[in-house]
Amino acid sequence: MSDVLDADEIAAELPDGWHHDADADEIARTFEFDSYLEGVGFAAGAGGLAEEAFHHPSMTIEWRQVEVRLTTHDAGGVTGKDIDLAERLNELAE
Ligand SMILES: C[C@H](O)[C@H](O)[C@H]1CNC2=NC(N)=NC(=O)C2=N1
Repeated sequence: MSDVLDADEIAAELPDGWHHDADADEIARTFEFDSYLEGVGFAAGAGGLAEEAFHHPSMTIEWRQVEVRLTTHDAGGVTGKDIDLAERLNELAE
């Protein structure tokens, strides 16, 4: 079981571009792209990383942007699993 991080720990570990939605108990980032299909491709790649980690984000694909939201349902809050996947998603988007 992963340990839930408190707000200070989340703030200290948040990868670039991500913010802590304390009300939703999630971390989130909206990735922006030059085209809708680039966003779709990113989401597909993110799905692959999610399956690899067996840790799955919520993703909303919109015009030239994808909002990604992460929390660890099994733990009831944000854990290191969310931070780790967020970092990998940042690398994917580079
Ligand atoms: C049974 C449970 O759903 C699985 O262990 C995995 C699947 N993907 C998951 N994804 C996320 N975001 N949180 C989880 O707790 C989680 N659990």
